[in-house]
Amino acid sequence: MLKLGVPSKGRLMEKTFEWFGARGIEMRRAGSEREYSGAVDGVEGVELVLLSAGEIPRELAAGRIHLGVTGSDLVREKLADWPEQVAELAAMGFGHADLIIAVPTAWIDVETLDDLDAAAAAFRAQHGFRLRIATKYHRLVREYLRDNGVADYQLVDSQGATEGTVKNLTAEAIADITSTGETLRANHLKILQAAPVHRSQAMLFAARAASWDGAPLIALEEVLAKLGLPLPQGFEPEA
Ligand SMILES: Nc1ncnc2c1ncn2[C@@H]1O[C@H](COP(=O)(O)OP(=O)(O)OP(=O)(O)O)[C@@H](O)[C@H]1O
Ligand SMILES: O=P(O)(O)OC[C@H]1O[C@H](OP(=O)(O)OP(=O)(O)O)[C@H](O)[C@@H]1O
Repeated sequence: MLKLGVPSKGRLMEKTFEWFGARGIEMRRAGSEREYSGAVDGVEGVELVLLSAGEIPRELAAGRIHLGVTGSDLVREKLADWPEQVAELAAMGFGHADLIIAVPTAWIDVETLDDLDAAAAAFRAQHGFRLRIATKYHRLVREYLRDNGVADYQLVDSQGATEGTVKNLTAEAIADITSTGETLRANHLKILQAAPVHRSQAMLFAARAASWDGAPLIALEEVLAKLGLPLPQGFEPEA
């Protein structure tokens, strides 16, 4: 069987079911709402595996699922060399969100990354420790700040409710996903005037490490035909 990993809850799950459904591939949960497996109608030989969106990158990298739907942000954050691990088959057009850096609205002289760098240096001189940026996107934020010449900061880990860390005095700034901006506004934070760290959306990925020989590859070809997509490079059957 070809194993297809999809998010197990929320909007991402619903939109994924709709997206495949609109293309002739119907997904349904097996048994109860709480059972994390499912069936697929419209193509042969595909098994549904419901997983946390955050775990799908790792499951793809390990080859435990053949295909997976998750945010492009999560794949880039969790897999250092992601293009070696997965192929991007399709951008799905939902789950849009920007990974951004935000500072307190009250910091009127901090608008750009250069301002942040200056504020970070001043912060360290004044407080004797580095300005703290709370995030769960350590890899992406570190690369972005390095590329943009911001040096005097430290990342502090925040796995949720990240916008609250500034009020709670565990960080001075944050890096998190935003779509409407409401959570930032409610927490008196403003986005720095700079390109986002990453523009994310839900994508369909294929695992390079999965075992594709035989039935899974035949199922993949059938899925791709329904989706109107070509076979990605590196997935051709062995001659
Ligand atoms: N407000 C938002 N609007 C749009 N997309 C969002 C928003 N928040 C998160 N996302 C996207 O949804 C995806 C899943 O995020 P989330 O952090 O909720 O997953 P998760 O924590 O792994 O889920 P789980 O709680 O099952 O572990 C990410 O790709 C993220 O970019
Ligand atoms: O710009 P907005 O529309 O306000 O959305 C942004 C919020 O959505 C996400 O949180 P989520 O609900 O996934 O919870 P978590 O980050 O606390 O896990 C994100 O982490 C922000 O907190």
